Amino acid sequence: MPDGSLMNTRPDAARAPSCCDEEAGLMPPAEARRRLLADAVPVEGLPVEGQETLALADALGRILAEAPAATRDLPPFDQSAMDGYGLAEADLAPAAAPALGRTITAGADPGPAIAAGETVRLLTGAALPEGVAAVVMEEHVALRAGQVLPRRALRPGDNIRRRGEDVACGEILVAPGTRLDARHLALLAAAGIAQVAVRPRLRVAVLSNGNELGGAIHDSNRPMLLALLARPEVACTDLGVLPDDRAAIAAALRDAARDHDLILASGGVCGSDADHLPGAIRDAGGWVRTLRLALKPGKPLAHGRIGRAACLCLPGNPLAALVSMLLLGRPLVARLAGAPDLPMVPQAAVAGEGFARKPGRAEYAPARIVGHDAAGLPILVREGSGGSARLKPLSRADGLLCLPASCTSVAAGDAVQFHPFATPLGL
Ligand SMILES: Nc1nc2c(c(=O)[nH]1)N[C@H]1C(S)=C(S)[C@@H](COP(=O)(O)OP(=O)(O)OC[C@H]3O[C@@H](n4cnc5c(N)ncnc54)[C@H](O)[C@@H]3O)O[C@H]1N2
Ligand code: MOO
Repeated sequence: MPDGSLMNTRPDAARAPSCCDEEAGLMPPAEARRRLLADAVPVEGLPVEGQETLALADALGRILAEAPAATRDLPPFDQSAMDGYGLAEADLAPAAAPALGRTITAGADPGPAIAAGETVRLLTGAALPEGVAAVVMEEHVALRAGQVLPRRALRPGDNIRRRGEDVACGEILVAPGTRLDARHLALLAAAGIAQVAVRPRLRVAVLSNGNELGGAIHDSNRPMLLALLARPEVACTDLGVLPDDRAAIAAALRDAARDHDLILASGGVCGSDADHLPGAIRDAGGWVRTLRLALKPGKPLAHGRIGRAACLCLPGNPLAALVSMLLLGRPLVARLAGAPDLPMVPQAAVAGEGFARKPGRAEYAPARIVGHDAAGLPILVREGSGGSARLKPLSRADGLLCLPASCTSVAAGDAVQFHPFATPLGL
């Protein structure tokens, strides 16, 4: 969330009007997030039901349920870290000229021990025979008449990977609750772990609400939300579009609550005559809390529960649905799935344009990178005019410019905060 730490509130901020009446009493997004997560059944407290055992190849992105322990040391034996020559301790002195013996490749039996005055050629990863105290890299020796003449002094252990120096047998390899990515799969594979126990997928039912959808207005929120939820630890059910009919919505919610952990809706939360979702949650036997957030876009929001299923109702305007999903929906999904939260940590950026704004709500605006300043920070301009019903600016943006609620104006060159859509490493 923007906290203003990087944002230059303009010097005239003190003279600017404070939040207008319409904005009074709005809840800061961080507080809404805290409440949402507090109401989510703490994952730690849940029995690990329906835990699955998967082959490593199928476990990418899943949340580890049980801690696998190493059944062997890694590396499993002392080995050479370089292509070079293995020297006995007595031959580490500068004038040594041991006789060259056999070659040991990676995967080969190391054979008998070497004695003082003997050396073996070792390829990277080759197991060391007894007696090798250090390995000299091949580019650091001269070869003469069957002898190896190291050109630099060596210390015992140089260029040797010791058995167990990476992982000791019995050590926990990956903590439960970890989202398994490429790094963890590599470690588990190296340790000879072929299967892992993972948490069950979080079952999420996604629906849209509004009589206009499917007529002149196409539903854009559902494909967007389903795409945001297309993650290995989540299994989505698409409930389609529900009409503005409270009884029909309540019936669908009651049904969905039986076999889902989360019901995610958009539209129909604002509180007008045609906004039926909160009432339908109550009719379905659940409880619901409607919130008005100090967030632009994303002011209306409702959350609650029907039986064991959490309910989150996002605003209907598509940009508002996206911002609310990123700020509040994703942490909730992570909490319910037993996954680590993916904190939204903003990057430092520079405003490429000046503008005034009404304070009172933290703002997330689609923005494009138009260059970089001397320090390498991205220079941003807003894309589009800020309407939360508009999707084209969003599709052309590089990320979201975020402004704290207190900000009244921005000048070109001001420090600002930015959430890029593309993450650099993407593990
Ligand atoms: N008198 C007030 N009116 C509105 C307020 C307000 O405070 N007072 N808030 C505005 C804000 S901010 C938002 S956001 C919207 C949210 O309203 P709802 O969540 O109840 O959403 P709807 O009224 O159903 O729809 C709003 C808008 O979004 C379109 N929409 C809805 N669902 C979809 C979808 N799945 N795909 C594409 N577009 C969708 C819908 O057609 C409306 O145009 O309320 C403002 N009004
Ligand atoms: O905040 Mo509404 O959520 O601006 O579109």
